[in-house]
Amino acid sequence: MTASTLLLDDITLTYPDGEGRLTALDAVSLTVDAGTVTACVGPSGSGKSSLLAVAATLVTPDSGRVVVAGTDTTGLGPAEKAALRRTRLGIVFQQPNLLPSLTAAEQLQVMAHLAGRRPRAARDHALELLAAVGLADQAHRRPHQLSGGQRQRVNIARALMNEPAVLLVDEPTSALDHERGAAILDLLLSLTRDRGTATVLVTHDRAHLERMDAVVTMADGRLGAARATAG
Ligand SMILES: Nc1ncnc2c1ncn2[C@@H]1O[C@H](COP(=O)(O)OP(=O)(O)OP(=O)(O)O)[C@@H](O)[C@H]1O
Repeated sequence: MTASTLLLDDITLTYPDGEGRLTALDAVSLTVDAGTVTACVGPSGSGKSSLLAVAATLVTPDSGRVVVAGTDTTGLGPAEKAALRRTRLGIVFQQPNLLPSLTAAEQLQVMAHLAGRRPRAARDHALELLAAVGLADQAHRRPHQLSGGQRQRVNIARALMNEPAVLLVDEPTSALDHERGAAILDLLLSLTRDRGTATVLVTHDRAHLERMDAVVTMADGRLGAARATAG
């Protein structure tokens, strides 16, 4: 068994930059245990999105290892990584990217369909998850009939549809006011505890960080000042 559900081990990532290379992630190591939330904060351009993209196996680092739920992704090909993303990783992007013509329940059912699950079970699971994010009576609504906060809840529920081991969340509160942002963070904490995901939350927002299990700070591609907040 693995001690940590998400392990980033000595990750370096560079991008082409004129004639040289820009180091976006510089020897970054991070472990996140099941059922805990690690918040990653840092200024614009410090490497937070790069960290999430590497953890999501969407970007391959120059060096270092990404281990997701015990699977070392280093040698995996594109199809294997895509399969891992479908089954073990939940990704919540900043923009919900919901499909305009589908109801909230259908947004979730699509994920199950892509993973080859049976429609009836998928519908029940979608309704259960929508209830868990506080949208039990909004399941039939389409995105334009939902508020920004409700759309973000659908986005989170959708990421949980295939019961991921690792949940990666990018700036979930950026489009929301303080109160709604706090409610989304509460929701992410309770879902993480209930479903046992290893959750990484990238945010500019330093409010409410004291409730997270750990806080790490990115600066110029380096991860520093890790602070465990839970006993
Ligand atoms: N595809 C790319 N090609 C070249 N450089 C990139 C690319 N993506 C990001 N960068 C650079 O890498 C560095 C880290 O960017 P990244 O997007 O990870 O930062 P961030 O902390 O997420 O910023 P923000 O909070 O503004 O989203 C920045 O200097 C950025 O300009």
